[in-house]
Amino acid sequence: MSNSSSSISISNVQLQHISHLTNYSSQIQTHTNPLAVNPFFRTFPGFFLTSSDIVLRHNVLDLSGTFPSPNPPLAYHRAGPRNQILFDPVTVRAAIVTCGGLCPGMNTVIRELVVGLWELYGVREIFGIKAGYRGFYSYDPVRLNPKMVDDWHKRGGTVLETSRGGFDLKKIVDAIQNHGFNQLYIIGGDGTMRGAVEIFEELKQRKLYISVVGIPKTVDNDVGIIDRSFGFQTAVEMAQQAINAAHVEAESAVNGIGLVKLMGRSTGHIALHATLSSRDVDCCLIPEIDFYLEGKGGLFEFLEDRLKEMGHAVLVVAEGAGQDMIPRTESQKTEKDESGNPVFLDVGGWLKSELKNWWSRDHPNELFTIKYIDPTYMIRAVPPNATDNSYCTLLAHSAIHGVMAGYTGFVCGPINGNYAYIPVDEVAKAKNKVDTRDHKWSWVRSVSNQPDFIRS
Ligand SMILES: Nc1ncnc2c1ncn2[C@@H]1O[C@H](COP(=O)(O)OP(=O)(O)OP(=O)(O)O)[C@@H](O)[C@H]1O
Ligand SMILES: O=P(O)(O)OC[C@H]1O[C@](O)(CO)[C@@H](O)[C@@H]1O
Ligand SMILES: [Mg+2]
Repeated sequence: MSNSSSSISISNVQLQHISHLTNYSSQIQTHTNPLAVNPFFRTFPGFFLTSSDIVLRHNVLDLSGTFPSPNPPLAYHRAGPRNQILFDPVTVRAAIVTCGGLCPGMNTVIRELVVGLWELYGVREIFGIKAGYRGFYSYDPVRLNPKMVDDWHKRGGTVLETSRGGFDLKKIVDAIQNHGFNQLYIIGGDGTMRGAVEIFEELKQRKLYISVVGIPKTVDNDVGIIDRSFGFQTAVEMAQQAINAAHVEAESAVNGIGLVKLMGRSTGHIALHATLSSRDVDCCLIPEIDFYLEGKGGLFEFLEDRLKEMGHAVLVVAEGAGQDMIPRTESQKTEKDESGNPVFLDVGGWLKSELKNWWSRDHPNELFTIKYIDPTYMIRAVPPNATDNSYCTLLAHSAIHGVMAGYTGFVCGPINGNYAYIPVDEVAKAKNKVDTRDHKWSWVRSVSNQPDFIRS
């Protein structure tokens, strides 16, 4: 919706370009969006968005000019239905694939893609690709319809199944071409988005009239630019249950320590948010912060003080934290999963044994209990909570509207609460790490009283 009275115009923002199928094809015939005549939609003025509807990347500014912000400000196209669409719904053959690890809400996204394509646009040829990227060339696509997916939003995991590895660009794109797919909905994390970039580039090379959208999924919340990934809130909520149990065990013992390991390969968002909301955590260890055990300012000294003061302590550790401190064999040093991600050793198990050794060395005659809880897969294998469920629906609808309008090579996601279309290569490169210099980290420090782990 354009607003002639606004003082900001397209010339004073840096609008991130989204590719459109008309850039690569001579096909330019458009169709009126069926939503315009759908009795369930009262298409008020401004209902349909245009290319001048934008979302600003940063909405916090320091008018004194001391806060670095891009000039002109970065902006993205706003997600939503367009009045004219490029795909005639009867010609659409859509494929949906889920890749990488599980995340609460994957089934909801699939469900809403199927129901949205079917009900909003009248698409009838919708297919699920089994078991991740390899499924394009290894299995027959599964035909999907609203009846089939009706209760999928209540189920954890992905009914389509997922996998790591198996990314063979030529085989994948050949299969896409052979199956006659012209819309690809790719649900996955950072690795999946890097794969989507390659698929998008290859489709352009081959001048194929196929639109690709990435729907960012990652329980670790490590995908950048977007506000947060779907399923993250659900995972944090589940993590609370483990922390509560660790707290109960710890406070019911003499010198009790409750230790919880949470997911977070290279980012500590789950551990951080679970710590912030729990109030029971004394120390939160994340990959973004180096820590040490012995000596002044170390973890042992901190825990010793906490046990003296409170009688118990709760530790939360993200799986990727402290990995360089854990002794490992030569083969463990280079071990990778099928997607090329490093395989981590169990930081929780290692920490538990280090803590036990420390206590029996320094306090041989005093009682001590450590209870280690590893809820790893429990926090991501559950169905999404209400907020994540609605979020998944909006993501699916945003993706469909963009694809039907002819956009391609993009990702949809919320930026400061508004849904936007972001170039997929930008998302594939952007890593969302915990910023240990910002206010949120100071908040953790104030909630937990943990040390800085800076050696004096
Ligand atoms: N650089 C890349 N180029 C092409 N494909 C990739 C690349 N990195 C990963 N992939 C493929 O993307 C898929 C998913 O990758 P990965 O297993 O790393 O999970 P992810 O998408 O990062 O999700 P998560 O980390 O949340 O589980 C795999 O099939 C993998 O082969
Ligand atoms: O055992 P899997 O399925 O490879 O998944 C484990 C990884 O997946 C994630 O959940 C998401 O990347 C990480 O937190 C974790 O390291
Ligand atoms: Mg990943």
